[in-house]
Amino acid sequence: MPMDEKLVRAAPKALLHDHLDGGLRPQTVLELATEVRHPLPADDVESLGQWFRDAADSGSLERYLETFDHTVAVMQRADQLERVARECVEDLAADGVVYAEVRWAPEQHLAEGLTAPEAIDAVQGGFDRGMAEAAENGHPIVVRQLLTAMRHQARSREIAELAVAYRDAGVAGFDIAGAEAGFPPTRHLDAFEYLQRENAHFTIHAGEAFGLPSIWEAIQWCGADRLGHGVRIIDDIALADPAGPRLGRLAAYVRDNRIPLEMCPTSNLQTGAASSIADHPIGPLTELRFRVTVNTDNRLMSGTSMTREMLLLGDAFGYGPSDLLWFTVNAMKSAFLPFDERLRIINDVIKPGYAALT
Ligand SMILES: O=c1[nH]cnc2c1ncn2[C@@H]1O[C@H](CO)[C@@H](O)[C@H]1O
Ligand SMILES: [Zn+2]
Repeated sequence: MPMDEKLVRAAPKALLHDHLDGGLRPQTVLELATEVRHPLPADDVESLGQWFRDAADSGSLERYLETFDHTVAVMQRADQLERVARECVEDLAADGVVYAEVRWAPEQHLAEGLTAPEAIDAVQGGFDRGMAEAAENGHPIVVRQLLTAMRHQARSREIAELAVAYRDAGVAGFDIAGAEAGFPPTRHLDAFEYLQRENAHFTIHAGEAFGLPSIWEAIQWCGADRLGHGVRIIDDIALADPAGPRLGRLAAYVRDNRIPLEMCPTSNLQTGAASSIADHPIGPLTELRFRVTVNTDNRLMSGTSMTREMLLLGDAFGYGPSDLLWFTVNAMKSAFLPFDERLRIINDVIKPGYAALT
């Protein structure tokens, strides 16, 4: 059954990989920047949205990341963080997302004097308000924070400690992000070992701009629960083998252990990690039954949404509602939420939601 936009939007969706500072509304960037006199590369909503999409469409992760200067600049005060967080929840709920983990790097939001705990509280305040409003509007959604440490900096242990301190106050886990080449995850081994000793959850951006060694380190040295992107795992699979696809040891380990892949198709086209949706490794990885999940990464820079990502995949690979349900249940099974809460969302929200569609 082909999928149209209305159906995909109405279908309950779960999102594990979305950056708070990559999902602002262009209008909000404009308003906040005017207020603090931050110079922007465009001065109306339309051209600013276009600028973000074009500038991020560079084929290089490093250049893609430069666009965040303009969003991070307007997220330095508690009221700004709270607004951006609340609007994020509103936008996700309107897109039919019922569960989301939204990540951001506290260390990037302290330039105007906020402490990291104040920044975390501000984001949580926005999420709480957003969730309450969404429930009132008949679109209930559960949103959790993931705290990110920047891989080129040296604050990962401190951020990991904050993730543990706030684990019962809205923070579900930890992540590292930023330019991948030259900054292997083992640079932050201390943070990951600490999290493991604390029985805490973490994901690592790996196998996006850099290949298999980064995925191998993330899993076998650092103990990542999930992989941010992980697209390059395809390099360990001989797809053209006459006897059928043949998995190398690392790919087999990832599949055997059901390690979740947080795939972000449009973002990967922009950073050059894949050349087209039809050529994106998500196709064969789904066919080989890896634990694939579909994500937005940065809704502003990619001009995207969960609905749009699912529709693009539907067009490229012929996926229908049953595939959408499979991606969604995969994401819920991989969420950093307690098991009973995951089960409740799958059984009480997702399954009935899909049953009502068809
Ligand atoms: O796809 C990505 N790969 C690596 N780093 C990223 C990606 N998207 C965003 N960020 C980085 O994560 C920070 C915290 O949210 C952002 O400021 C950006 O620098
Ligand atoms: Zn990301």
